[in-house]
Order: sequence, then C-alpha cells, then structure tokens
Amino acid sequence: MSALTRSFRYIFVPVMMTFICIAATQLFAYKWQLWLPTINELPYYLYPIVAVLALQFNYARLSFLSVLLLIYYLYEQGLLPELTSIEDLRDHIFLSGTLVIAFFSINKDRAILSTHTIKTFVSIAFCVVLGFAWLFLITQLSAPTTPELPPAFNLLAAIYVPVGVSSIVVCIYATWRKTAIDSMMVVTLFIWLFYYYYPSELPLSILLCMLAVTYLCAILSESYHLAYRDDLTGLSSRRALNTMALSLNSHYSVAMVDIDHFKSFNDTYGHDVGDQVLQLIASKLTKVKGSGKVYRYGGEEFTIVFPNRDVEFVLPYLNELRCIIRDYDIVLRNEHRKTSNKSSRNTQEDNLSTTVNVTISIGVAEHHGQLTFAQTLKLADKALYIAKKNGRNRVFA
Ligand SMILES: Nc1nc2c(ncn2[C@@H]2O[C@H](COP(=O)(O)OP(=O)(O)OP(=O)(O)O)[C@@H](O)[C@H]2O)c(=O)[nH]1
Repeated sequence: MSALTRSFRYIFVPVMMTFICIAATQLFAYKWQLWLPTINELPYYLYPIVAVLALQFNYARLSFLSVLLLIYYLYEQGLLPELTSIEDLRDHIFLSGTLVIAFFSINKDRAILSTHTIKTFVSIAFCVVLGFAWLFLITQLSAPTTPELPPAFNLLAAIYVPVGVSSIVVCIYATWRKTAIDSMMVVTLFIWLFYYYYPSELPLSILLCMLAVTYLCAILSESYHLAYRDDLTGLSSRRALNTMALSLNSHYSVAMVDIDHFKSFNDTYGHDVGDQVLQLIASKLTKVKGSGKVYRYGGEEFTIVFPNRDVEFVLPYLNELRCIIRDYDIVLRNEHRKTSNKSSRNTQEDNLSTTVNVTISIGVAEHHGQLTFAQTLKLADKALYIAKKNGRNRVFA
C-alpha cells in the first residue's frame, strides 16, 4: 500500500467521516436539542466504558485518552475544584491537550501494569508543563514592556507552530502504523481543534459522545481484525474461512496450497527468512484469478476458495500461480551487510546476495452431492498429498 493510499485510508477517510458527522449533527440540531440534558450526562458513562474496554483489548492509549477527556469534561462542567477560571486557561489547556495527543500518537500501546505506565504519566505531565511554559514564554516575550515580537508572530509562535508540528506528527504516525487505533489519534486531534476554534458550534458533550462512539468502533474493528486476520501474512485466517464456509452455496471449488520442503528452507535460512517468504507467497497467492479468495489455513498451508467455479475452470489459474511462484527469484540479502560498517561494505563478499526459489504444491477439489465444506476440504487435502507424492511443484485435482 503506497503512502498516499495509506494516508487516504487512515487520515482522510476518518477525518471526512468525522466532519460529515459534525455537519449532520449541526443540520439536525432540532432533533437533539430536546435531548441535550440527557446527552450532557452521556460522557460520564461512555468514557469509563471505553476506558475499560480499551484496557481489556490492550489499547492502553485509548484508555488513557478516555480518562483524560473525562477529566476535562468534569472540569468544564465545573465538577472539579476550579483553581483558575477555565476561560483564562483555555489556550493553555488546548495547547497541552494537543501535545498530549501528539505524544499518544508516537507512543505505543503497552500493558497498563508496567513501568511504561509511570513513563506515560511523566510524559503527560511533561506535555502539560511544556504547553503552559511555551505560552508563558511567548506571552513574556511579547509583553508591552518588552515588545520583542510583533503581535502576528506572537500568535503564530504561541499556537499555530506547536499545533502545526503536532498535527504533522500525528498524521505521519497514523500513515506509518496503519491501524484504526492510530487513526483515532487523528480523529481526536480533529475534534479537539474543532472545539477550540468553533466552541459555540456544538456542545462539548455531543463532540465527546461522537468521539467515544468512534473509539468503540475502532476497538471493535481492530478486535475483528485480530480474530479474523492472520497477523504474519495479513490474509484472512482459518476462523474467517470457517465463517465464510457457512455462506457458500453448493457450487464451489477449494484448493489447498502447501510450500514444498519448507522445513528445510527454515533450517537453512532461519525462521525469520521463512516468515518473509510466507509473506511473499501470501502476497502472490492473493493475485489469483478466477475470483478465488485466499486464507491462511495454518503453518505453510493456504486455502483458496472459488465460489461458483468448477475444477476445470480454476485449474489453469492455479497452474499459473504455481508457475509465478516457481519462477520468482527471492533475493536474500547478506545478513553480514546489515551489521558491517559503511567502509567495509564494498568487499565483493558483502555485496553478494543469494537468490532462492521456492515451489508450491496444490490439491484441488470441487464440492458435489451432500459433501460438507470440511469434507470437500479433506478431498483437496488428499489431492495435495498426491501432488506431493508425485514429486511436488504440481497441481492435482
Ligand atoms: N518461518 C515459519 N515457518 C513456519 C511457520 N509455520 C510453520 N512453519 C514451518 O513449516 C514447516 C513445515 O514442515 P513440514 O510440515 O515438515 O513440511 P515441508 O518441510 O514443507 O515438506 P513438504 O510439505 O512435504 O514439502 C515446519 O518446519 C514449520 O516450522 C511460520 O509461521 N513461519
């Protein structure tokens, strides 16, 4: 996935959807105005739920953010002791909050009961102090008695520069990490900015409810991926295969794919290289034609399901796939090269890279009669066994 596609998917789409939700909420204000007293209560219930759920699924960052947003909401509602008027601290809280969101976008989700939690608390405190110190410094520099900075520069330096830098950091990390949780950092920042710049457009409670629901959706979508996606290859998992099997009609073909001599490949080049080859084979398999959907069955075995296709139809596509993988030269870089320093890299030995090829065997079967999906899969597995027995690197139906 290119950086452009990633930024579209993990930044542009979530921000646009949030924007549309905000616009729709404004448009239908007459519908929720009556419910506002109830809506004002909702963040008190939603955020503890999100915090606990996020913790349960090991998304500590969402948990922390939920607690911080709840504290801010309590403060804004006057339910916490007010040291200074919230209006006087508006800029300070906004800037500190922006820095905290940027910090969470860089940070990783860690176990809550670990030393990282202490580091997280220290970092949050540091962001708050930094926000306050930054504004204090700029205010001092532009004070009427010492007008060292022009007013326009003052505003730019006080708010726009740190907020701009934080936004860039949040977007870079969301594009790089490609998870729904990191997209949530972008959405949080967007809503935070919206509330600061347009405080009277929508009540804070509505914005916070919107954000809490988005957090819940992100937790659900990430958990769905954990359950139905294979971590290493990114393919749908065996659980997804079994779920999909329930929706198949009586006309389909199934192929079982197995990498040949993968054990000796692992033994020769190491498990890490083996993992990379599995990822590569998986990406090649996804290019199968004939409407085949690829699943990682387990280990070095994959399953391809062709709904509404018979064996004669899929055989040429499977053969094509086998040939593509057989002919693909996998370049293994010299491991020594990574650790050697620049000056010693130009020796001939260091520049050598090994090229290896792997082959796959495929067994394919077609559903017929009263066979269940598991039985059809077993037939494909038997065909795979025969393909292996007959010398591997072949397709057997
Ligand atoms: N690197 C890596 N290896 C894996 C993974 N899952 C399974 N394997 C390895 O795949 C190998 C499978 O070996 P076997 O079942 O003996 O089959 P094979 O060596 O491919 O031989 P044939 O199937 O008969 O051609 C084992 O060595 C497993 O450790 C994985 O996720 N990563």
